[in-house]
Amino acid sequence: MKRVAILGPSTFSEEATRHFLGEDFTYVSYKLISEVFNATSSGETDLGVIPIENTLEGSVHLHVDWLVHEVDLPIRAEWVFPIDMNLIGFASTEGQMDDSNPFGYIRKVLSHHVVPAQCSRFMKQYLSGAEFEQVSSTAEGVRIVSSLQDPSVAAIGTAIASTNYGVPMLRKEIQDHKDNMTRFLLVGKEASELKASKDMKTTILVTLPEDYPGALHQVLSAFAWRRINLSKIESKPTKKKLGTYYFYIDIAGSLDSVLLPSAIQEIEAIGCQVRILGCYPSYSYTN
Ligand SMILES: O=C(O)C(=O)C[C@]1(C(=O)O)C=C[C@@H](O)C=C1
Repeated sequence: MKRVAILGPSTFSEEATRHFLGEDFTYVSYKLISEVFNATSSGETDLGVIPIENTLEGSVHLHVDWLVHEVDLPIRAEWVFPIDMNLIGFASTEGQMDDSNPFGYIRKVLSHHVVPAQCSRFMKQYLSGAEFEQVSSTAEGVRIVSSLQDPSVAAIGTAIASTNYGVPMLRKEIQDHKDNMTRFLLVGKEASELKASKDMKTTILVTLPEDYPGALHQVLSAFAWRRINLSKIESKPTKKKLGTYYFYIDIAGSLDSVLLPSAIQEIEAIGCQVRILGCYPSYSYTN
């Protein structure tokens, strides 16, 4: 069975991956996302799962940076998964006595760094007196809360972490939007057999030539006149020289099509450097 590195256990990454890949894989949990990348890169695992973007928070920049700068791991698939955030901790009699805020006794909240942006309304209303402390995953926060057994420290994470670590769920579904979704990437050196998808995507990185006014316009028009749809374009610092950027571009379409390779050739011809991060099937969420 193929080995798949995930941030885990009891994380959203694990929930999302089990839902998507099923039980025909061996899941190997790592505490840090850097360990997920390194395990996949060194061959300790065949594949790795990376949360890359969230409806409310946008790109997870740290993970994009790893994908672009630290490893050479092609993207093999992407899928989206609904994310229901839950407040997990121990109840306190102090909370039962406070009508204005049942969670006013919580002084510290532990979770992954992307979480406050996904639960900002709830946190503003009920947890404004609590300090937020970033930990390596949502499940790690729940694990720490379980070991402390202190009602003043709570976590935000998955329902499965609440069950597995024996810490009660204080409030379900505290995310700002009920349609909160995270996009996950499957990365790995070797292609894998996956279920078929009618949607293919290609992700490229484009570095513009220096001193070429209008280069970005030319890049966009190479796609536009071929009616190739770009689903995302983000500029990121190259990290080599201040003020220099590359563009991270998600394209709806496959490199096997006639038009996309010619669009890429056209932008290379004006002096752009193009790196292909992957051409892969894209899956929307199905129950
Ligand atoms: O900490 C977790 O539970 C994760 O799987 C990581 C992660 C992320 O990095 O975006 C995954 C999905 C949610 O958006 C929140 C956190």
